[in-house]
Amino acid sequence: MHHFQYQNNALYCEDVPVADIAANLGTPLFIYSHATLTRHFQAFDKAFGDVDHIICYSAKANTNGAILKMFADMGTGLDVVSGGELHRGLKAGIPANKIAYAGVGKTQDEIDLALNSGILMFNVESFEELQAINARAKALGKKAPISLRVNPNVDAKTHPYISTGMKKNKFGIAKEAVVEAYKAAHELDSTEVVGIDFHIGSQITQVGPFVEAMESVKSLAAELKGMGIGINYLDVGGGLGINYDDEEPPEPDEYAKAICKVIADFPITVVLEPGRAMVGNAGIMVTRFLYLKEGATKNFIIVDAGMNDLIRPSIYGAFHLIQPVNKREGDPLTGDVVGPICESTDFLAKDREIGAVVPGDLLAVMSAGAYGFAMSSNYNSRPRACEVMVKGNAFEVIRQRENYEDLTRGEVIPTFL
Ligand SMILES: Cc1ncc(COP(=O)(O)O)c(C=O)c1O
Ligand SMILES: N[C@@H](CCCC[NH3+])C(=O)O
Repeated sequence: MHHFQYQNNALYCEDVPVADIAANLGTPLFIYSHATLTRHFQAFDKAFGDVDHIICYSAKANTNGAILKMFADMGTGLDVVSGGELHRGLKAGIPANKIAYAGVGKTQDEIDLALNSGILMFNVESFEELQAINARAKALGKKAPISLRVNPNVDAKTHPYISTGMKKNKFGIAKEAVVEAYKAAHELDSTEVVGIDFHIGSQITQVGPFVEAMESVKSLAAELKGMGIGINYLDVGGGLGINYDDEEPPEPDEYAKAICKVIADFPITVVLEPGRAMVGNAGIMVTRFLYLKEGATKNFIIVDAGMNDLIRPSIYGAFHLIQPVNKREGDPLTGDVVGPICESTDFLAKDREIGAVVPGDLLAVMSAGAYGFAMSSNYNSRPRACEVMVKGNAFEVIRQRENYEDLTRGEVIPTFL
């Protein structure tokens, strides 16, 4: 059951016509379905129902406080990569002891915040970071719970820019070096080894790479056990892909089965960090078709959302289905769907047929719930879009559209000027 669907040629989110929301709040606009978000959480939770598990939703995919609060109410933890995400998570009511903290460049202030909050674990990405965390824990009179992020050198078979588990990537500790790092961690007096972690990439559409990574960390866990280093948590990262176009990613069930099979004889709590799979298809971006510019070689379908609102097509060549919010009769239009930003990389689609549309029509950019608003910016001094949650026949603004005053907030003219 899809919560974005057409009824009499009008696109609905749950029971609300998308056009009604846009008429009220303007464009560009992000709309999320409460029912889809709930369903995605439940699918993961049920899929891993037979093993001890914690779903640490990956905040980076969508950090809106209302979404974090929804997940907190459902009992999720959080995967964070910055002090800012940690702050947002705590503010939304995620219990600190369900928060895992990854990232290669944790600063002293961030480490202190995490230690003082009492997080579940630091996912440590280098030997140097391990020393830094130990030093801060010692200074604060605490013991830092840590797991080491292993770089298993597995090809996630995804876009190279979002692949993280290969030797050439900056992430994690090479598997050849990780036993030494565990030994060091075990001997440090202000860290406590609690887990193993990996995250091999994002938008992964087959189970093979996950299984390969699992096999590798499982043998590591066994080796560590033999050395008297116990592991409570196995953090399998995120990365499960979604359907944008014609991909057929595994369902959470199939993913869970593949992962759990590897650890069937290994009593351990599985930590999951899904981001995209939780929110990606729970959101759309709505934009208005402003002008049709008939260029020398192609049409430019100029819309009021740009790469500052949704950057994925520009930086990964990512595909997002674009369709009319209200379907009309007529010949379909083909062209580049472009925004108002002064960059040639400012496009939402290239040479795309988007149905019968005329200037003034609304377009829905599908699957925009993950890495949409979260990666948006004020480039070209464009206020950031509004975000809305739909539940049944009701909708509510969960982040107001920025205004021009917001753009200069915090700016100061130095007194010496
Ligand atoms: C450490 C870590 N965990 C989880 C995620 C979430 O990934 P995804 O949105 O692909 O599930 C990411 C992003 O790729 C990540 O870097
Ligand atoms: N931001 C990327 C995914 C990277 C995930 C973060 N490690 C995307 O939009 O697909």
